[in-house]
Amino acid sequence: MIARQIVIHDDLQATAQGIAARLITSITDAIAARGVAHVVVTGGSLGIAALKAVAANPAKIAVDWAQVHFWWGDERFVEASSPERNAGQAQELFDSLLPLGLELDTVHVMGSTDQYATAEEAAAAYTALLAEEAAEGAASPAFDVLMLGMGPDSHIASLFPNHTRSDELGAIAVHNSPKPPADRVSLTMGTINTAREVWLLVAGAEKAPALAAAQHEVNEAAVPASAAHGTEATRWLVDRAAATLL
Ligand SMILES: O=C1O[C@H](COP(=O)(O)O)[C@@H](O)[C@H](O)[C@H]1O
Repeated sequence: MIARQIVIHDDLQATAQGIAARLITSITDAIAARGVAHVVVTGGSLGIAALKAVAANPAKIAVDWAQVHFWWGDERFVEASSPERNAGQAQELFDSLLPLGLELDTVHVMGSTDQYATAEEAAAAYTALLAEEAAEGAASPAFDVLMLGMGPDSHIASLFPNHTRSDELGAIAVHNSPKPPADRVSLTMGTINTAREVWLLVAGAEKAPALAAAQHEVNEAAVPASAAHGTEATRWLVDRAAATLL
């Protein structure tokens, strides 16, 4: 049975702090159990605030960061130096963990326009990287925690309502994204749903209707967030403003 939980915090900052504390504990537990932790991080307002909260949390010294792999749920297919890049916005966290053992070759960033001519090529390269780090017969590593921000339209990663879908495992190219920039790379829903725990991070009153719709019924096409789940647990980590319609 998959545990399903909704945790409501006071505001975005409190939610970010709660996620950071939970993430540090989950990574510590994963390393104790399996010797390694695979974590998928997300961009977005709360996703980046949560990563900054990890960087600022003194308990981060309790983690053996040399055993941690970071992956991305999605990325904007633009220049590596663009402020639009999720990876660039999270650099503060990775920099703060380097003195604590994190190795840059276990921070698996999705490709940019500096490296690949098309988003398809960048997606194919990420799919291959996921397979390289996977156990035999699997398409991706066993993610311990996979975090997803959610947009007011209920999109997660770069999977938008009634937009690009794929039944394949791995990463796909997304074009004509309703939210700029237009070209992106995203994990597929099938890959997202292989994670042990999926955490959906939601803050802000403008997201209240989408949060309520995602709890109502599973409808992957119209409400992508409703279809994301972990194999062991699905946690909605939200603030009070987003929770007003629950
Ligand atoms: O474009 C994206 O948007 C979502 C949500 O962003 P938010 O600012 O509304 O929280 C994010 O999770 C995703 O990674 C990003 O590429």
